[in-house]
Amino acid sequence: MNTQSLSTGTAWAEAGDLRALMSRAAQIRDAQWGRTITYSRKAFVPLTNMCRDTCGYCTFVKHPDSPEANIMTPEEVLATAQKGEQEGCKELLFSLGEKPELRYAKARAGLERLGYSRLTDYLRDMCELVLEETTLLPHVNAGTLTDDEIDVLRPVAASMGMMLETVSRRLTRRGHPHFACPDKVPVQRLRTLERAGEKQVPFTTGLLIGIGESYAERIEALHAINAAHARHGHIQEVIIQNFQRKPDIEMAQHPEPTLEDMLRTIAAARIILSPDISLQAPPNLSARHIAYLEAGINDWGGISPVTIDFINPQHEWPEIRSLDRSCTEAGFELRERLTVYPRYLTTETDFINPAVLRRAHGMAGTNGLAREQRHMGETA
Ligand SMILES: O=c1nc2n(C[C@H](O)[C@H](O)[C@H](O)CO)c3cc(O)ccc3cc-2c(=O)[nH]1
Ligand SMILES: C[C@H]1O[C@@H](n2cnc3c(N)ncnc32)[C@H](O)[C@@H]1O
Ligand code: MET
Ligand code: SF4
Repeated sequence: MNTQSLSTGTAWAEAGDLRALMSRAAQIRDAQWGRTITYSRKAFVPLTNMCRDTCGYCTFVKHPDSPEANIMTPEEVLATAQKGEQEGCKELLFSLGEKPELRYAKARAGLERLGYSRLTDYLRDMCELVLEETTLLPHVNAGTLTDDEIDVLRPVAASMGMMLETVSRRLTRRGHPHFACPDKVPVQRLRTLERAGEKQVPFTTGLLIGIGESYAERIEALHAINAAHARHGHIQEVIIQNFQRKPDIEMAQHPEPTLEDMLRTIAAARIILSPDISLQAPPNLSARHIAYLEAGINDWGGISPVTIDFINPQHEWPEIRSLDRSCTEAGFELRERLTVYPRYLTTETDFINPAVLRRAHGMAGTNGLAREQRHMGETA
């Protein structure tokens, strides 16, 4: 079977020989990305855990009446950013709940105390604060965004992201994880993906695996991402993330996806997606993550020496040194990257604003990233 026929049907990916699929995917990865596996040294800022959505898999979200509901103050944001800076981080990841002010009076009151009526405006100013007071590059993961919200954030964010999660409308029905989650309606997610492309924002997206979607729906989602990238060229990376079961979520009884499920989906993603899209899977959500390398990933995403994974807090980051060792043992070289990928770091496209570009180039020049960033720029 050639690549063309591999990427059109779905039966091959669901039932075909897993080893053959993985080896085809690894070949594509090797040709485009070589044997270098990247990660971004980041600090994580959960700006607020209040959210108008209530995804069945999420432990991050807290109801405004909960004592744990929170909006971080500028001082707290800065303290985390400075700690990250001291530990050599180059990315500041903002990950947060979506539009809580549209649903909860307490969220509105909390924002008002900080001097804002809209969370996105506060997020914008916190990105600016990080740019002004530290050397870090902000990456914004704030879910669905309107045209206006992208315009507001674009000048202060090096890159942005939003997991597509799934294209399954079935999962928005009662009894399913996206029931009554306005920001998880697939058409809204797809619109954000499209808008980010129209506005030329280097963008991260991905699939959440094992929340009740079918294999065919995963393939459909990968094709949708790839089609948006074909129109706009903005998808810098796709994350294949495995659902984690926790006792305190609606999906406490839902099975986690198996390793084989992950390997099959990662390999299918590598075969379907344009080779220049980086393929990422997290190292902290499976003890057997090294196996992902054989299925075609080239990136581990953000790893933090200073903050926990607030979305999956029970899963510790691997030590960068021990991840380095296991990559080497598997025949790969671990390298640090910036939040924004090399091919967007040029004035020849409209992808990045000059202030962020200067800072990114400064980083590449001062910390030994320059050679591989340039090298990756050539091959990407
Ligand atoms: O620590 C995490 N980082 C997450 N990240 C961060 C990501 O690993 C890096 O920030 C990007 O690779 C940019 O360097 C996300 C970023 C997005 O744009 C969209 C979704 C995610 C999801 C996670 C996540 O669950 N945990
Ligand atoms: C930031 C991203 O974190 C992912 N996310 C949210 N909850 C979980 C979970 N229980 N397991 C794995 N990933 C999760 C979603 O895909 C979201 O978009
Ligand atoms: N709320 C956003 C989303 O689901 C980002 C963080 S999820 C914990 O996409
Ligand atoms: S996954 Fe994101 S959108 Fe869903 S409830 Fe959690 S914070 Fe809100």
